Amino acid sequence: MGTEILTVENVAFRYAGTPVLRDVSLRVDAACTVAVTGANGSGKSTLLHLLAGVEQPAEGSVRRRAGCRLALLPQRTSGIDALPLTVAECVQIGRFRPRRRLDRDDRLAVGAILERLDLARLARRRLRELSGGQRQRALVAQALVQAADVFVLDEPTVGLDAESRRRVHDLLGERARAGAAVVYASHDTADATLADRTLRLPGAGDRTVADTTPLIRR
Ligand SMILES: Nc1ncnc2c1ncn2[C@@H]1O[C@H](COP(=O)(O)OP(=O)(O)OP(=O)(O)O)[C@@H](O)[C@H]1O
Repeated sequence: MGTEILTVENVAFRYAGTPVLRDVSLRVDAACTVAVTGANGSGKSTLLHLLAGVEQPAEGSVRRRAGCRLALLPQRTSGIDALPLTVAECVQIGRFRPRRRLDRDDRLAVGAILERLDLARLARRRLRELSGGQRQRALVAQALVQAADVFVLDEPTVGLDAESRRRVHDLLGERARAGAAVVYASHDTADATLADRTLRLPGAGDRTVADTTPLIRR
């Protein structure tokens, strides 16, 4: 059994009293990839927000290993377009540390991920001038360049072509093999089967929360 990084136990969540998640349990170990799947509105983004600490559960608990560094790629990222950032600057933000300049390791990490996601030739382009898929690759790069113990990624491959999806999944696998925990949301069955484990959230019309029990390993 691997090292536990994130543990979700019997979580319920409601938006203004409307239930979204009910009795969800999930354990995420180091060196493991987990796909969260389910229909539109089933609560995938909400669960990822709970994992990242952006939202708090109404019931149950979400625990992160002490000192764990978490990188989050949210689904809604339009705010960043208000800034006049280039692709390179967008990715450099992933290596930001207060009161420290980027060092050689940071620059190498940024250069490497730009290459891996076929962004090097776009490095000086403004983020808001890119195509949807190019922009998504830049935001995935910003998340994956981080020195994180756990990567929480909401629909990382949305809008990407087959080659770009393959590149992203190669990187997710590499981050896990290097010891990180990786959790990503996807509606795409092919995407989800690439993960070590899958958590399927039931749709709004379903009466029970399905398929969560096998994900708790004690
Ligand atoms: N800020 C919010 N306030 C109120 N309700 C919300 C809010 N965010 C999401 N919801 C509702 O919570 C439910 C779950 O939304 P969520 O975004 O977690 O689903 P999802 O599985 O990620 O959906 P999708 O596949 O469309 O991205 C939906 O019914 C949605 O309408």
